[in-house]
Amino acid sequence: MSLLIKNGNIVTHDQAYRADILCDNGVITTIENSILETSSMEVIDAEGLLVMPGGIDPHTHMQLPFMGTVAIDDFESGTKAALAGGTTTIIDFVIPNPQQRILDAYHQWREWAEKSACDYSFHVAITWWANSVYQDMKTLVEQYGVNSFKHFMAYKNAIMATDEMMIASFNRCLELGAIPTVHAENGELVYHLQQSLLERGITGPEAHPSSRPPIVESEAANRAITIAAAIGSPIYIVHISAKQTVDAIQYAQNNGHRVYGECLAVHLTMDDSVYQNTNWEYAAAHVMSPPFRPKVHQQALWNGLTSGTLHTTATDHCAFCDEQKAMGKEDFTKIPNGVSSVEERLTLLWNEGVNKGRITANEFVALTSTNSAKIFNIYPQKGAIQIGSDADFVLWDQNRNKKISLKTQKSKVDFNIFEGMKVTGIPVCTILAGKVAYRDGDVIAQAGDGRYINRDTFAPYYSATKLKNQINQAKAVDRK
Ligand SMILES: NC(=O)NCCC(=O)O
Ligand SMILES: [Zn+2]
Ligand SMILES: [Zn+2]
Repeated sequence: MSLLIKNGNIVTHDQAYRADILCDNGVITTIENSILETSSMEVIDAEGLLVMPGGIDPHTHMQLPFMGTVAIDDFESGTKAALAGGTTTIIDFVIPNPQQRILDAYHQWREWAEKSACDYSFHVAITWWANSVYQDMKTLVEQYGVNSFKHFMAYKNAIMATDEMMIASFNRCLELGAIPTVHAENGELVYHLQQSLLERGITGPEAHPSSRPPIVESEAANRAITIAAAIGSPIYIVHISAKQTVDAIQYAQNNGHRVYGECLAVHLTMDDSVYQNTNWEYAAAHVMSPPFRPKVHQQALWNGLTSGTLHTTATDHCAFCDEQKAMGKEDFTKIPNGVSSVEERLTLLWNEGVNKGRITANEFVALTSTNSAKIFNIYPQKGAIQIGSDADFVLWDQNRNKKISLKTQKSKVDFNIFEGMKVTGIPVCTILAGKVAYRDGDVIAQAGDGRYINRDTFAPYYSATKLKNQINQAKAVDRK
């Protein structure tokens, strides 16, 4: 059956206009002032609503085995929560154990993700280096639609990538037309600071931010940018939380380097006072890396988004229950790192961004959807409202209020870090591939409704990268 969205105000990253949209077989087939409805069409009246491209969350961890446990939201509950929040595509992470074939890990994650209710794709983490990794990266790119590889510069003695590994992997990314991404924190320093805090008897969650101060992040970001710049590769830095990192990225961009930056809805809206709470469970529920920062960093992140230094917003959704967090009761370094927000990202961005005059509605679309689609090369299939684009939409009521609560959330986690927060501007209906997936509090999409999204290599920015590298290539002096 076709789907007709009537009377909506379409908002994309660069336009706002009133029109009807007809969708057939999961894609947009017609956009016109007025489309006549027929009996073969399901009709949605979007009068008074904004019709925007479905959100793309470029950073989630559903069902992640991590720090001795497994994230509580699996690909079904996590993607249903995403749809309830207006997100129609997630890019999750395959994180192989060191020494595990990265191709084997990829197949494992694909199997887990079959029950996704929204569309999904994968970044693959490089957690070790060997000839098989070099070979498998090519297979992943050529046969499985992967065009981004992740490097964790933190998590020493687990999945940390060394400089040597990053140099090898960034080079391989450049050959393959994929984009390297990094979790930027100096893992050696984090480890050192953690041990010294424990030695001083500071074992609670309040020690977490002290073990990961802003300079630990900005040093690593600088180092990753330097490696990428020396190799001539673009780079994407995930979950930037500190002003110093925004400054480092801006400096690199001003010096001609192609650096993309992501920040999280939680870092934009929450500060580090949560770690001082005397209730251990409350403070531990907020342990994630990088940690929440003093308010001055939040403003720097917003400034980074409005100035164009930062490009995307994500969640890093990685949900752990009280019982799981309690694994670190005696030692904060054992508290599983991660918080949940896949359902709240869009409404937080609207409430704190559009409603406070920090960003426009068009910028909201760019930051929640289009820019990710462009960087990870799925634009205009995703992130756009154009003929031929996937019929993924969020229908937005900018005047409707909601109180965020554990009671109404779709995530399985037993704590909501935004409990009681009042927001204005919420998704009332989410459409995935031309079908209503969420409406007025109910997720209609089923496990398995989401499709795997292949992502081609050599995103458009790569043509400039290749040409620049060719022009700047070192040449031998002929001394014959
Ligand atoms: N962010 C976090 O604390 N947990 C998930 C893993 C990661 O992204 O570092
Ligand atoms: Zn991370
Ligand atoms: Zn993450």
